[in-house]
Amino acid sequence: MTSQKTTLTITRPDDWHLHLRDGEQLKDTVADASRYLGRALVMPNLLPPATTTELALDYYHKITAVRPQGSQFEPLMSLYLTDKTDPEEIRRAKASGKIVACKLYPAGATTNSDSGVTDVKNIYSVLEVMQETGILLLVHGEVTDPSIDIFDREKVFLETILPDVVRDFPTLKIVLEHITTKHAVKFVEQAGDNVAATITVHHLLFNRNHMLVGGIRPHFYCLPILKRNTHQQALVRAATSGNKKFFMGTDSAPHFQQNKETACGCAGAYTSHAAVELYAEAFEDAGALDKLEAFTSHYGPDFYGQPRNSDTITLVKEPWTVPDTLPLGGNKLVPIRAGEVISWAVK
Ligand SMILES: NC(=O)N[C@@H](CC(=O)O)C(=O)O
Ligand SMILES: [Zn+2]
Ligand SMILES: [Zn+2]
Repeated sequence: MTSQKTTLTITRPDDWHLHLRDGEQLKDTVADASRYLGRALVMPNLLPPATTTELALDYYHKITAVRPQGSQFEPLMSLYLTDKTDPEEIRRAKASGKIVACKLYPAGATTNSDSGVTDVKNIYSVLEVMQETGILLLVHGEVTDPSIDIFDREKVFLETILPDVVRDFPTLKIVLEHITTKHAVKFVEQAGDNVAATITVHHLLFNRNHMLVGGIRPHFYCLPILKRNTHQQALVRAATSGNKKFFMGTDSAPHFQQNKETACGCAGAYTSHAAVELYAEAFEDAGALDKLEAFTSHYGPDFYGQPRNSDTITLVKEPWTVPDTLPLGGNKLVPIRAGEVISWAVK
């Protein structure tokens, strides 16, 4: 009989890609995020988006105001890049001490990306200052050309857009967010040490069959869209390989139940209720539980040039059932694995 681990103590994790939204939703999303995360890199795709230091700092204070008592959860902020971002804004962002990254959304690529960048050349002067000041570039890596198949949009972005940026800004730190393909794994592996990637837990656990076979399941619909199983396997290999370029970023993205379960449902999957618990399952399935801690808790802060958290959390093998819905700003969301059992819990 093989010995099965039943407890696992790891350095406190950080989530390097998280949507907390704002308004009434914040208290619910922050409650989940602050259960055990040390830090989270908070995405700026609000309505209106957090395009300036002032807006991002205002958002920071709204988040910390609803942090549960005693929580040490620390939000790290990002700016939303547009065609009109002023390079001087980057210096203000850096000086704030709270903003560590800027987010490139190709205009129209995903949820709340309408004010995004229409041509990466439009932000070259901004990238110049980011490179100089050490602000990271986070990339939603998909093209928006309507003629490109949705399953190919990440691959084509890596072929046509990202190589120029990597070449023209050789010391800019770049995180390719929520990668979904073997092409992205290869791109990141072959790039210099200034290029890394986040991998979500839903892209490790699921492929497009989970979304489309036996009925269409809108809660699996997110962007970049789930790909075929061979890509899923490449992501699992990368996440569990011990390569420091791949680390945790859940892309947990809450949407109201009625906005997902509709004729034109929006993109985003919610995993913040069980993020590390689900990563533990994915790593255990791959026989790589020993690689979990570095992925959730070491490589992210290392890449961002931040200290690793100094305390720990403990996972226990205690199956629990995910509620069918969770509260979201007086409304409801349907989390990933709703009504199903998760085998790991965080003590
Ligand atoms: N991933 C998603 O499908 N949705 C995200 C946006 C994003 O991260 O692309 C959201 O904000 O809902
Ligand atoms: Zn995205
Ligand atoms: Zn996201």
